[in-house]
Amino acid sequence: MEGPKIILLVSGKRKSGKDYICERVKSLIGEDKCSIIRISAPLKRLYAQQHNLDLKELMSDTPYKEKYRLDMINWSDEVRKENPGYFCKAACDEALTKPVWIISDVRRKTDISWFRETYADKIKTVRISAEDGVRRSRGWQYTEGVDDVASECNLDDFIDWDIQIINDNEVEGKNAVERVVSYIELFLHGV
Ligand SMILES: Nc1ncnc2c1ncn2[C@@H]1O[C@H](COP(=O)(O)OP(=O)(O)OP(=O)(O)O)[C@@H](O)[C@H]1O
Repeated sequence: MEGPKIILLVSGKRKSGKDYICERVKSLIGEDKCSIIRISAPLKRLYAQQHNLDLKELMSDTPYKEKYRLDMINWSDEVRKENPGYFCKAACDEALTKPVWIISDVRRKTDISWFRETYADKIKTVRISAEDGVRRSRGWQYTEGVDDVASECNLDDFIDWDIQIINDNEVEGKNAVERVVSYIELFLHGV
């Protein structure tokens, strides 16, 4: 089977609703046609392997993950210094071939550059935002060393988004999902 026809690169602050939006888009497009891919999956797996840690705990939202977060960020920065697209490539290499890929955790300009260099005009960028108060109501708490570092802020000044979404409530979320699905369908099938 040939490779993906369209690849959405989704970015947004913590608790802006990336998983929420991506999962709903996927279920409307259909499991058979759409995969959600996380760059953090191979990153965490490789980190766990190299440091002899429990991957399941590392993937979850637990104090275990928090304990290793900073070290994992530093380790992944070292890997990226050598090869900026390393984790992006690893995530794509293990993904199922489907017409639509949604990369749900794009965090850096170097991620976007790698995808554009590799997949050219199949790449579409999506930025999701939500008010800080809304993010707080979803469980976000500003944390030094997490919210003020490159992995959270590197795309704050990126402006070249194909789709920008405000996701402050259910109605906006629903509208955004419909917009993204129409965009994908148009790209796949034309008018
Ligand atoms: N439009 C919406 N309407 C109702 N609930 C929402 C909406 N968007 C997100 N949520 C809820 O807010 C919470 C956080 O959303 P989600 O996990 O998708 O955020 P995220 O950006 O993926 O977070 P993180 O960066 O921490 O992984 C979830 O409980 C989700 O169900």
